[in-house]
Amino acid sequence: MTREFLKMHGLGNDFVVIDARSEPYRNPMVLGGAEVRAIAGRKTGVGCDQLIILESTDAPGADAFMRIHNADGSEAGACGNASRCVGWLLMEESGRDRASFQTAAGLLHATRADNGRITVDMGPPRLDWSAIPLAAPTDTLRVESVEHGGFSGPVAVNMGNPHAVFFVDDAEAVPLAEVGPVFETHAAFPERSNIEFAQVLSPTAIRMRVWERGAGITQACGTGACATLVAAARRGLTGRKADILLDGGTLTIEWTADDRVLMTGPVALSFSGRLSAELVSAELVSE
Ligand SMILES: N[C@H](CCC[C@H](N)C(=O)O)C(=O)O
Repeated sequence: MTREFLKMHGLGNDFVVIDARSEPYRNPMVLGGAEVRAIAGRKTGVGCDQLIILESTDAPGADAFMRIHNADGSEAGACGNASRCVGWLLMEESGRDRASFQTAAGLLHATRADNGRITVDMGPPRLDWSAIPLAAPTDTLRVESVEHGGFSGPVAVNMGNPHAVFFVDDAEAVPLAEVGPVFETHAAFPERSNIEFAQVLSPTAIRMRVWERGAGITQACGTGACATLVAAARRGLTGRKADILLDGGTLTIEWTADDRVLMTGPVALSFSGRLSAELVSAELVSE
């Protein structure tokens, strides 16, 4: 059985999107994530940071359920860049200027912004240690127990998924490929964590690089940009609205007075295609 997909990205954070609303897609976790890893493979698969599966839902007000799998096969509760892509797809489909969809982290609302950009209300940040989650009661404004390679004391924020934001003087100088995996799997994070290194450029601009849980270095991370703004505002380093300058481009993040985090940025549809039966056959995915 073959399967259609769309290849999309948000600032180079790229996705394979499968619309399973009318034809359910076998749950990738049936194969322990091996099917996801096959699809995400940059050599023998389509290649992506995350696989996104749109499922039908009876959740009130939701046009779909968005399921998120990282390239390593793990499932995630939120994906900001993919949320903009899904919001755009649903709005293109309906002809409306807004769309709502359910995720593991709750109901998200997307609207059209200027210059073809999309805004998604990513909901409130979760700031308590148990909501990140962390392994022990800790002040999430500075998690002292997390240190390696001269970096320590990140701010922990959950945006539907866990983030640890380190503030540094020079983001370009961070040996991300070396320290990223160490922090992703640090014992302080029982569900692992996405890792951000942020350099505050001004009260309204932050340069940020990211090591994503389950995907490694990506060109951009929407929830990571949200977490970075919240962390900077909590530390008093910026206001509650700033541009986050990522490798792939800029996202505008606002933490509103009523505790919602709004993320605005571009979306892109690269191509469509069909997954071959071989790509997800037992032989290829068995490991
Ligand atoms: N790696 C993340 C999921 C994708 C997040 C990112 N692509 C975004 O745009 O928010 C996690 O395991 O929580």
